[in-house]
Amino acid sequence: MLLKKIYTLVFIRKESQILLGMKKRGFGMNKWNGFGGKVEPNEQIIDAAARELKEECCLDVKTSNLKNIGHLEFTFEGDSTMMDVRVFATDIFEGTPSETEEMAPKWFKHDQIPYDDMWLDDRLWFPYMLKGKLFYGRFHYQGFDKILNYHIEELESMESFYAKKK
Ligand SMILES: COc1nc(N)nc2c1ncn2[C@H]1C[C@H](O)[C@@H](COP(=O)(O)OP(=O)(O)OP(=O)(O)O)O1
Repeated sequence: MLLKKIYTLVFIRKESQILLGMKKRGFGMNKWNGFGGKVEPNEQIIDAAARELKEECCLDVKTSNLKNIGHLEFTFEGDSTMMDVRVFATDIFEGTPSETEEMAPKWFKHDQIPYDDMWLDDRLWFPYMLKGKLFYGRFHYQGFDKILNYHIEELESMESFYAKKK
């Protein structure tokens, strides 16, 4: 029986660039990623997405401008927790990305994504995101550097995906 923990992951886009952050501590340290983290008890997922973005790179977004673009599930061999990650994107934000204790942000062109310094799964599902497609992916890791198996698919709509999941 898997214990599910819900996380957020937010990507800020500007023309043909995407904002990534170098994680400075904790889970995923020394990897580039979007901005996000755990959803707190009694917190709406969308509120957690905006909160983590602000905490990690000082940008403000209205939750109404965050679009749910994907759903990712990560499991790790020998660990009974499943990370259930809700992925959001927006190109409407306020502020200037700034380094915090957790993340150092940097803009990347779409053809210069630093996959070698990211989670292995990213190179499998980023192409969906960069093409503006909705996606679902699940990945089963052995340790942090090997994917034992995975499934990824394009979705028609997030609403119908979550309706079927219930
Ligand atoms: C395993 O593959 C992953 N790939 C990608 N791209 N992103 C992942 C993967 N596994 C987790 N993530 C994301 C999900 C979250 O956005 C973060 C992890 O959140 P974190 O553990 O940093 O959560 P916080 O609440 O910020 O943690 P603190 O307790 O340290 O504040 O990575």
